[in-house]
Amino acid sequence: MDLLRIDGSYGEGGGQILRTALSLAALTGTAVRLENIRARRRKPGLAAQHLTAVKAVALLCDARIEGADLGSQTLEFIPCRSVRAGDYTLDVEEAREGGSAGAIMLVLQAILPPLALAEGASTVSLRGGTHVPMSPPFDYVREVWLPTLARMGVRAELSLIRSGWYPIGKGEARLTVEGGRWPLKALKARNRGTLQAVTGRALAANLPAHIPERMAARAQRILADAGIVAAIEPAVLQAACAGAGLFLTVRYDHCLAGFTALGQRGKTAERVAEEACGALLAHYRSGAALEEHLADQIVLLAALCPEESLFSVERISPHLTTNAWVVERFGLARVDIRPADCGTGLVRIRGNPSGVCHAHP
Ligand SMILES: Nc1ncnc2c1ncn2[C@@H]1O[C@H](COP(=O)(O)OP(=O)(O)OP(=O)(O)O)[C@@H](O)[C@H]1O
Repeated sequence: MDLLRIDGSYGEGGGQILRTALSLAALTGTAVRLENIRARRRKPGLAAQHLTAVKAVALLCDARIEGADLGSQTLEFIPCRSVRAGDYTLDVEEAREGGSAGAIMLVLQAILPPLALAEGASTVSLRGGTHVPMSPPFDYVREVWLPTLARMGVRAELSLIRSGWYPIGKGEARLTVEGGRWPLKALKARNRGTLQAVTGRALAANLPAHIPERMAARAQRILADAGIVAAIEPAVLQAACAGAGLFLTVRYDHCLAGFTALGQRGKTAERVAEEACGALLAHYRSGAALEEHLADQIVLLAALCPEESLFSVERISPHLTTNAWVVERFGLARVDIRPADCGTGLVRIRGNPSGVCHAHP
């Protein structure tokens, strides 16, 4: 059998190459062989979060898998049927004995595109880290990523049962997906329009209430000095271990943008606020529509649209160019990424989703 070979050391060389390839393999019924998985990471190969994503996507399409072990740098993934909607429970702790704060929002990103297009409704219970470094936090997925996908036709809702922070995790989120959303609509956000609102949550788990209150107060002051009114809610949550962070959402006429900073021991609440607001203001001043994270996380969905998507982005990141390369390897889209004014970029994605398959055996 011919397997599509994907080199996991390409470009960014991280876990996203794997997740995008898994989603697209399930959506198109393509058998894939991934090599050099996460070759550019300090500890290459499959970590708990990635292994959970492999097994989850395999469940959706009854895939035969080889190399699905912690640390594995090679994986063969052979879908045996079209994606099946249903009720699923996924727990990153099952991938690693002794627990893991693996990012369940990244696992969610691998399974949502196939479930959104599959016939029928699904519910997914996900357990692990919900607000952990180097990944989209729950707030970002609920406030920015899913509403952007909703504009493209995806119908999904996400709720937080319990937050999970680094290093213990043990959070839980529940996803419901409507399914049958074919064809998707293209994303048009060359210009973002005017700023409508800035909202946010300042969260602390198992920590005193003054921490989120100080994060919220400092953030509101910084944004007010820049002429931006923000409504930021402080809240204290219970979790398996302590954690804190500030999660900001900006609504423009034609797009959404999200900015995060997480707390850590020795970092003041005010520093957390300065970090998140610094990122927000850098994007605001760039004039671009999408921030860098949303851009790389939208490429896969845009590749599934029969019409052309077009958006400006604050910065052309290695995650963006690498994800573009993966969808092109599947022959699903032509992605044109061009530098534009003052370090921003313009992205054009011409989807060719004829390969998306609902009918393989
Ligand atoms: N603060 C953030 N807000 C939103 N998205 C984020 C944030 N930080 C990281 N991301 C997203 O998380 C993803 C991380 O992908 P990456 O390829 O780095 O893989 P990974 O599986 O996290 O693991 P690794 O980097 O260890 O391989 C990217 O899509 C990136 O845009």
